[in-house]
Amino acid sequence: MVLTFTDAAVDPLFSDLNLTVEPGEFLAVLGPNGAGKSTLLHTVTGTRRLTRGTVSVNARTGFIPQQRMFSPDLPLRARDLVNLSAAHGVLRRRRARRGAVEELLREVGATGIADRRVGNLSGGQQQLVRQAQALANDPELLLCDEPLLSLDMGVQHRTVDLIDRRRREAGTAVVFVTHSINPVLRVVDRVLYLAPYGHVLGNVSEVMRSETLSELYGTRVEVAEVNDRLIVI
Ligand SMILES: Nc1ncnc2c1ncn2[C@@H]1O[C@H](COP(=O)(O)OP(=O)(O)OP(=O)(O)O)[C@@H](O)[C@H]1O
Repeated sequence: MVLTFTDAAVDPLFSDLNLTVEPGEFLAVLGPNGAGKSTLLHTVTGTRRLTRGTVSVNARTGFIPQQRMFSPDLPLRARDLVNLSAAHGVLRRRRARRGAVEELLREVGATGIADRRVGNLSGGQQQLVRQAQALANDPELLLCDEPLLSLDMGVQHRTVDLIDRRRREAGTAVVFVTHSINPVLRVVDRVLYLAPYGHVLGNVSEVMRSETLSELYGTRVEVAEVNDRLIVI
């Protein structure tokens, strides 16, 4: 296993969370605004504490944070930031492998913006730089906090393909916070749904059901399937 939560709780957001993520697994985390999806990821990175229980991480971890713009004054190009991540920060004499930065930027489709200052890039372009940074240390566990925000449909599709390929080829486990299941429906193994009246964990057909979500929201919720897409009403 790469990640295990045991009887984990962050009051008042979630409690009694028991979850093991295996190498190569794709777990989607869904739920309404403020349910605690980002908080869950932050307990893995160590920036938030659990109120109870334990979280155990046994993997090199990459993190694509929720959309946060770089300062327009940051005097760094896209390639500089990715280079710092590939060299594990600013430790003396650490250098990224030759060609590694180019490879990473090419992998995420950001070759054309390598020499631009990050603060001047568009929101979507900055998001691609974040992707390249997260992949730079060859993660065994990839935490993604709404990584599709600001990306157009084509780039969303390519991003999901990229992450899916990595977990298939390199066995990278993926915990993917998203507001909509649809962009990842074709790749997801399990869903963790966090909601006001508890959480549920299972495969898509177990979790994305009217009865299950109605219980979690404490009110009638309908899940409808339209043209292979799931719509929660
Ligand atoms: N460091 C913190 N300390 C205390 N409370 C926090 C902290 N960070 C976030 N919160 C609160 O915890 C709750 C859950 O926030 P979180 O960002 O985890 O939700 P989310 O499910 O990711 O929501 P969204 O879909 O809107 O991004 C919110 O009410 C938020 O204000």
